[in-house]
Amino acid sequence: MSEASAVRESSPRDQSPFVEIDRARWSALAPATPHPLDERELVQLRGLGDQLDLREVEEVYQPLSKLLSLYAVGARQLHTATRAFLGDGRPHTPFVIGVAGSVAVGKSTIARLLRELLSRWEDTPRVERVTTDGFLLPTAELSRRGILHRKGFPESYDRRALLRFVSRIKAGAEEVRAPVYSHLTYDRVPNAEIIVRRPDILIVEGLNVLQPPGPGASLAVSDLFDFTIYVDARTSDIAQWYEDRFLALQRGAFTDPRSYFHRYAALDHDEAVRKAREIWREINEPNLVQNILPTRARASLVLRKERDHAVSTVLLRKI
Ligand SMILES: Nc1ncnc2c1ncn2[C@@H]1O[C@H](COP(=O)(O)OP(=O)(O)O)[C@@H](O)[C@H]1O
Ligand SMILES: CC(C)(COP(=O)(O)O)[C@@H](O)C(=O)NCCC(=O)O
Repeated sequence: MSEASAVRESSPRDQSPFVEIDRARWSALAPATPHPLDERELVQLRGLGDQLDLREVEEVYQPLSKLLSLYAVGARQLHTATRAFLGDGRPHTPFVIGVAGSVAVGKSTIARLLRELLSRWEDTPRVERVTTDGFLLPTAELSRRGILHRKGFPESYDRRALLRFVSRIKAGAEEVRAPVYSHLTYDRVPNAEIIVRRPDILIVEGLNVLQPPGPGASLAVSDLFDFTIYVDARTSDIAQWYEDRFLALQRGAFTDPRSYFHRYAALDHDEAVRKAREIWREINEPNLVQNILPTRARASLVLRKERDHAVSTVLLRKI
């Protein structure tokens, strides 16, 4: 194997669609992607994820943002060549990246970080991020359908509206609107929307973005993405992260009387741990096992995290 290569050579018997790049080899790419962040900006990024390790940013996410930027620029060049060939005058559409994985695996942290990093590469300055929670059916509708306890499962989303949203982005619409979800009220925010105006890159983050088409549908959002990332970790580690985050929220956001979970604010430590484990066991773990994990092999890239959130392996689809 060549010293310069980050990629493990596949054996002739290797049937995997992915090349596997271990942490040491991946982080060896970092010096070749000098970060466009200064020290102060790098420290500010820490605000994005409570304990986000700056070494992790430099060694893992910086090279990843460069790779994504390469794909986005490559797609744009392909579009330009195709346009010249067809004599089509329309401009290229945003490069759309999907970020999938379990509740509490770190999707939001990674998506926010990638947004910051990608926007600093000169070819992709305009990067927007949307989360699919805005497309959850309103709480009243979930109750009416008797599926309030299945929040986050594929059927709890307005999948048609999400598909329409991404379709319009990929059709090159000037302005596309998405609904907004509040974790405080645990419901869609009335009269609020996000407006997306033809960014260079759009990151769409959500539990189910890699799902194949549902019953009776011929297309899913995953068919419209240009690149997809699956954030992967051991289920027992994710359960622990969920519990830790629940306890942090219990001491913070749940104390707000407007919070849907305000009733949990008064629980003592042991009761809160029991509650977090119950929600994990009854909602989020079954959703991970039944719906989310089976979509992992559909991703363009898989980030495998260890207990301390450090990425140990990157799997990249062979090209
Ligand atoms: N790379 C990371 N380093 C350290 N902590 C992280 C990292 N990614 C996520 N976390 C923590 O793990 C928890 C879950 O992350 P979050 O991004 O909220 O997950 P999701 O959006 O998948 O539900 C949060 O408490 C977050 O601060
Ligand atoms: C809002 C979510 C469904 C995540 O939505 P996403 O943005 O991934 O579409 C999830 O964070 C959630 O609230 N799940 C319900 C069970 C729980 O409270 O953990």
